[in-house]
Order: sequence, then structure tokens, then C-alpha cells
Amino acid sequence: MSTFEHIIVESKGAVGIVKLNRPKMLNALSFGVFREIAAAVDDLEADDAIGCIVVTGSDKAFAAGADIKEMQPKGFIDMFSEDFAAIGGDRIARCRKPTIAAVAGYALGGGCELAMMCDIIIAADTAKFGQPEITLGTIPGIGGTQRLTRAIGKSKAMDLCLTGRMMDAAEAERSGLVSRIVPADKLMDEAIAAAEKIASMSQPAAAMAKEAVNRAFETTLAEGMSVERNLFHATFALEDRSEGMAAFIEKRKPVNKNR
Ligand SMILES: CCCCCCCCCCCCC[C@H](O)CC(=O)SCCNC(=O)CCNC(=O)[C@H](O)C(C)(C)COP(=O)(O)OP(=O)(O)OC[C@H]1O[C@@H](n2cnc3c(N)ncnc32)[C@H](O)[C@@H]1OP(=O)(O)O
Repeated sequence: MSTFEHIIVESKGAVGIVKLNRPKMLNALSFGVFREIAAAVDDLEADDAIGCIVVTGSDKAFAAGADIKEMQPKGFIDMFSEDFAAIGGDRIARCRKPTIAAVAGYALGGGCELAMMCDIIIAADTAKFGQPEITLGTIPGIGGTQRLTRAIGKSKAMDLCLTGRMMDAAEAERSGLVSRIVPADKLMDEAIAAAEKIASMSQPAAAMAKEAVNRAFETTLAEGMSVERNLFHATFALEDRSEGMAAFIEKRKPVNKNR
């Protein structure tokens, strides 16, 4: 597996773990960090032993946003020329394997946007989410206005984007941004346990479920129902589906072969 400057990558059984590692800057996100995350996701997605990926930061910050010190001197053409997608900035959002953001402390701006690129957000009770870009004279630029609005609704998304305020873990869970809240000292235990559970399922079935849920997030009901139906039918081509139903009937655990 590649070695990196700004992140730490490890695997625990079938779970890949990507830990942001710029603690002195509260895990501020630069293009270099996004390039490294993309390379790590490439490695983990290519590893058949990995069934789920957890992205996390430090106790104080998942990520406090894009690197303001790096951005401050930039002008329009600098940012316009740096194609965020071309450097793999959204690679985690395009990962076919399920991804979990394990968030403690600050997830602000690009940090909240990175967490929302993941499928599930599990928050420590210390987590704080926000899109404070407006306080810097800019706006969210890697999905904050789009994914946040779809996740929590227009009014609360507008509130966060226009006032720059943060919301704590409880408000984030109430709003639907966060799947569950856990004690800060249990965050990684809980996130890894969830990832292990997901990784124990049929990987093709998990990829199909992820694709179907994402279509509900990204398109119309009619389109989503069509995608769900086609993927549901496709599961009946999986050995894992035949095995899963046989195992239930025979009152035993299924043996998934991921095909
Ligand atoms: C082509 C050029 C590309 C350049 C980089 C592009 C990256 C790729 C992404 C591009 C698109 C990004 C789109 C995104 O939507 C935009 C943003 O995310 S803008 C940033 C939004 N975030 C914020 O505004 C939060 C800023 N931080 C704070 O408000 C506070 O730090 C805090 C989180 C409330 C914590 O406060 P404190 O506990 O008091 O801690 P400090 O403030 O003292 O911070 C400690 C230390 O960390 C440094 N730091 C914190 N946040 C950032 C940051 N976002 N960027 C850089 N550095 C940060 C802070 O300066 C301190 O360092 P020190 O001063 O001690 O050296």
C-alpha cells in the first residue's frame, strides 16, 4: 500500500481506515490531501479483502475545512484551473465500496463536505458540523450547498450556509445529516464495528444497495424506483442471494463468496 504525507492508511481485517493526519492545522484539507485520499481509496477499492472504508480525523477535528492559508493568495483563474474532480477530489464519493465518516470535533466547510461524500456519518458526541465559508467571503465549493440541502432540507442548509453557524451532533442527528451519535471514546470502535458488519455482507449486494440509495439522493422517485427494481432483479443472479436465502431456511449463517 502507498505511503502518504498527510494521511495514515491501515486495514483491520476487512475494514480500510483512512485517518487525516494534519493535527496542527485541524486536518485542513489541501489539494495534496485530497490527492492522497484518492490514492488511498484507489488502493483500498482494488483490495478484494476490503469490504468497507472508514475515514476519520482527530479527537479535535475531523477536518476544519479547506486550507485557508493555501487558498488565501489564490485568484479566480488559480481555482478555476485547478479541476477538483480531475485530481480525484471527489474520489471517495465515487467509491463503489461502502464508506463511513467517523467524525469527532470539527467537520467544517470542506471537512463537512468530505464527510458528506461518505455514505454514512457516525458522529462522536463532540462533533460539530458547519459550512462557514460565508464568513470568509466565499461559499461551499465541493458539494456543501448540494449534499447538505438534500440531507437536511433547504431551510436548515440555508441557515448554516448564510449564518456560518455550527450545529452540534444532536442537531446533526435530528436533521438527518448523521446516522448515529456515540460517546467520543467509542467512536472508532463503533465505526469499525459497523464497517465490519457491512463488510460481512455480500460485497456485490452491498454495492447494489449503495447505488440504489444514492439514486434516491440524486434523482427523481420514478428514476430511483426503476434503478432499484433493476438492481433488485440483478441480485437474483448472485450466488450470494441464493446462499443467503438458503442459509435462512436452513437456520445457519450464509457463506458469502462475493459473486
Ligand atoms: C488551487 C489552490 C487550492 C488550495 C486548497 C484547496 C483545497 C481543496 C478544496 C477546494 C474547495 C474547498 C471548498 C470548501 O467549501 C471551502 C472551505 O472549506 S473554506 C474553510 C472553511 N472552514 C473554516 O472556516 C473553519 C476555520 N477554522 C476555525 O474557524 C477555527 O480554527 C476552529 C475550527 C473554530 C477552531 O478554533 P480554535 O480551537 O481556536 O483553533 P485555531 O483557530 O487556533 O486553529 C488551530 C490551528 O489550525 C489552523 N486552522 C484551523 N482551520 C484551518 C483551515 N481551514 N485552514 C488552515 N488552517 C486552519 C489555525 O490557523 C491554527 O493554526 P496556527 O494559527 O496555530 O498556525
